[in-house]
Amino acid sequence: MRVDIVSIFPEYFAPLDLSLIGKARANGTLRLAVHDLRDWTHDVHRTVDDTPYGGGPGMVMRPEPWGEALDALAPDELSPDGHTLPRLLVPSPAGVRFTQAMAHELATESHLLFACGRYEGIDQRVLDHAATRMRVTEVSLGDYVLFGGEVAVLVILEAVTRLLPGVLGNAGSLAEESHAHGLLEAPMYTKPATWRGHEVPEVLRSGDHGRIARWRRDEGLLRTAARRPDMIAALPPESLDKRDRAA
Ligand SMILES: Nc1ccccc1-c1cnco1
Repeated sequence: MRVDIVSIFPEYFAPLDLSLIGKARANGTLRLAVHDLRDWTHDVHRTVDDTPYGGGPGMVMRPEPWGEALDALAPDELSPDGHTLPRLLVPSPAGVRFTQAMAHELATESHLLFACGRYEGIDQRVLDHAATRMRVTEVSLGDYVLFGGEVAVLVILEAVTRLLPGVLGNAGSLAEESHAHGLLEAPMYTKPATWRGHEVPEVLRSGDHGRIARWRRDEGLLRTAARRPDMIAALPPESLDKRDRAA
C-alpha cells in the first residue's frame, strides 16, 4: 500500500518510523511518504492560510497549495494498480465516524492520500475539485475538537496498517480483538495466577477450550451490553443465540 500524507507539520509523523509501522515500511508492505504543504507555496512567507470569506474567527487553508499538492501526488486518473481512483481522506470534525469496518475497507486500497487540515479547515473547493478525480472521504474520530488532522491520521493509519497482511505477527489476534466481531473483547490475564489477592478466573486455567471460548464470549457480551449498548443493538439478530440473549 502506498500512503501519502500532506501536512504543515510533517514532523508530527516521526512516530511512523517506530514499531510495527516502521517494520511495514522497512519491508515494503507500506510505502509511506510525508509531504510539507508549504513545498507547494510560492511566496517568500510560504503562506498556506488566509481570512475566511463571510468573516468569522480564525483562518482558512488556501486552495492553491492544496490543489498543486494533490495534482503532484495523484497525477493520474487511476491509482498505480490501474483499477481504482486514489482515495483521499480528510480528517474533519464534520466527517463520517471512523470505525473498524472503515479500517478494513481502507486496508484494501492501493493508494491512500491524507490531507491534514489546520486552522478553521481547508477551503471547501479543494475537496470539491478533488472529488472530480478521486474518492474523497471526510473522517471524524469522534465528537471532540483537535488542533488539526495530524493525530487523526496517526490513529487511522495505525488501525489500517495493522490489518495489512504480514504486519501483525499473530494474525489470529485480529479475530478475537474488540470490534472484530461487533463485540468488545473479554478481560485478559497472564501469570501469576494470583496477584495481590486477585485470582485469574478458574475457567481460564481449566484447559477446557470449549468452556474458555464460551466464557470469553459471555464476558464480551456482558461488557458490550454494559459499556456499548449501541453495539448490541447493531448486531445482526442471527449472531446472537438463545444463550447469548440470556447472558
Ligand atoms: N477536530 C479536528 C480538527 C481538524 C481535523 C480533524 C479534527 C477531528 C477529527 N476527528 C475529530 O476531530
